Amino acid sequence: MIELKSVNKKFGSGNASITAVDNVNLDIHAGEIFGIIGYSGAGKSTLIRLLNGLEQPTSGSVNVAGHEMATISGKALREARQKISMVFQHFNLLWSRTVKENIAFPLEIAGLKKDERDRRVQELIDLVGLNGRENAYPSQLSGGQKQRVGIARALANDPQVLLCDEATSALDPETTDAILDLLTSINERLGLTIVLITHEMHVIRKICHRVAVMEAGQVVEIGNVLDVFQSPKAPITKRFVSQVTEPTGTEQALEHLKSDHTAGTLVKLVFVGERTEQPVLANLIRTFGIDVNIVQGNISHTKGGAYGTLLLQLIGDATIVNEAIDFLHSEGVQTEVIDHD
Ligand SMILES: Nc1ncnc2c1ncn2[C@@H]1O[C@H](COP(=O)(O)OP(=O)(O)OP(=O)(O)O)[C@@H](O)[C@H]1O
Repeated sequence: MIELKSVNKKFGSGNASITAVDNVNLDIHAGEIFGIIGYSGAGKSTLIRLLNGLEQPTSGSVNVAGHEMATISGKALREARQKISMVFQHFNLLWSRTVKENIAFPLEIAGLKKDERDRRVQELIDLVGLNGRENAYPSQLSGGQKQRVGIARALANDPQVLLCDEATSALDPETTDAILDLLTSINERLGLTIVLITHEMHVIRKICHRVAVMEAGQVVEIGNVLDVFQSPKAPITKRFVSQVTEPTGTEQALEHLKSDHTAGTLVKLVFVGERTEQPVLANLIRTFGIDVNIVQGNISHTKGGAYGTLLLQLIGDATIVNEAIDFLHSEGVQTEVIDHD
């Protein structure tokens, strides 16, 4: 659905030039929710603007739904853009128009007759759950309701691709989750391809199938969300993953744990997907006869399944503890020794 080949985007020239997007290759499939995560300045906004033709690449090719965005202009670009819609962080609504009139706006531009427009607006209001708020003005709406209008307006002309630019960054956590649920249900019901950019791993974890991590204009890591959670490779990816998998202050907590749990061996287990750690732990205790204390644990749910970590204190004869750790490895549980007594 979307194919980027060796895409570069530079701003300015000579010594003052900035490479905002640096040799990016991406293949985004039809019907998937694809997340692009990075810190401020990583090049996410520039990349998304290349996807809807608001920026032209310095070199490389950007193909979206069969349109070569790097080379088209005028009428062809306007037509292509009707199939590539965008949802914005700050909603970008028309403040003098009601909910209904905001959603009708792109339909007016597309030249739909009034009765067709009214019918389509009603469908969209039902789809995004704004019934009863049709005649309200944006200033009378909550942030979540404003974003629902933004999403309805973006869907008005039946796009093939929906681009979301930090669509939930201005919302509180509960409203964020409600909007992410709405995007998931739209993806499932309409089969729409969604590309979203964010700096929050929570957003990636909750709704994306795959993720690309950007740093200094480059895609430094790409993969299925669950795989990336399970074994992040780039240091920046590890930082993003720890945003959601490790409770705040984990580093300090670990230091405390090391000094508090002087007896035994502290190990961190990582478990993924449907396989739960429970039978493995029960077996471990039964087979090796060692004491196992659960020190800390958490679990995250991604679109591809569950992912969790468990911190255990193993107490017993050192040789047997080592055998127990080997057993965990042999059972396919990722195990890391944090501290020995
Ligand atoms: N029009 C422009 N002219 C000059 N430099 C630009 C322009 N747009 C972006 N840049 C620069 O390109 C780099 C990438 O910016 P970009 O906005 O794409 O990053 P981002 O990851 O979206 O960050 P943010 O979330 O802060 O917008 C930055 O160094 C930025 O200053």
